[in-house]
Amino acid sequence: MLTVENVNLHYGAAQALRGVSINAEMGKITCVLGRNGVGKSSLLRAVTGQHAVSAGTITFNGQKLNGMAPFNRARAGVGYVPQGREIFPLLTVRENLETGFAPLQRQDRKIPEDIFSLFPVLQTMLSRRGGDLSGGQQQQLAIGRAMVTRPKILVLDEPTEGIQPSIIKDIGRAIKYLRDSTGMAILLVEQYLDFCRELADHVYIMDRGEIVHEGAAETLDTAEARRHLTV
Ligand SMILES: Nc1ncnc2c1ncn2[C@@H]1O[C@H](COP(=O)(O)OP(=O)(O)OP(=O)(O)O)[C@@H](O)[C@H]1O
Repeated sequence: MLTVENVNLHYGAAQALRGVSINAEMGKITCVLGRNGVGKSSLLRAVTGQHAVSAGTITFNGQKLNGMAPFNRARAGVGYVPQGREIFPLLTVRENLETGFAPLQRQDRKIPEDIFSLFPVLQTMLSRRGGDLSGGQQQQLAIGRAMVTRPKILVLDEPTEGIQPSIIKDIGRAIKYLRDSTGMAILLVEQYLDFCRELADHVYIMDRGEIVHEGAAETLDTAEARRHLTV
């Protein structure tokens, strides 16, 4: 389980996270909902080590992550699908996937076949450059690249952003498959309430750097969620 406890995060004098506490259980999909600028990406940066926290603790399966470099968090099993996907545009699809080999031992440096069962388009486009893919295909590639690292927790930053509905469905199916087939924990942040409600086991709502609501997905108070999601 990932445990985030009382985390504060600052950009200079500006505080982006205020005493944030969440859990993401193994074998479950945990979704943090919130509108633009409330601190969702900052929370994921704290988890993945892209930005240091100013207070609080983050542990994964008993191992303290605070102070660990992002590379070592990847080794500890934290897979990251960043906002905007961050595909290498001049590398091929295969090369983009192979960048996920970095935290692995030599004998584990293989591309898992289930990436291509989940996202067949990646197989047909293995020799194409990342920059030639559509936004939705790049999102699939970014998830595939994170899967290459054999994560124990997959952290996704707004996987539906700017993506057409048919591919959003494929991505939702892939995320559920990963939960069910591997038992990994999945933590995703989103603005898209319906996607979150359909997919998540547990939901948190964030507003202005704080968690303001939490509950099981099936008991989520939709009106309350919408209130926090509209400006
Ligand atoms: N590098 C940075 N330097 C200064 N302030 C930042 C930086 N990154 C984010 N912020 C500020 O921190 C707050 C939280 O931003 P964050 O990106 O975490 O929000 P978000 O909920 O992920 O929004 P979005 O959906 O737009 O990504 C915002 O007020 C933002 O302007």
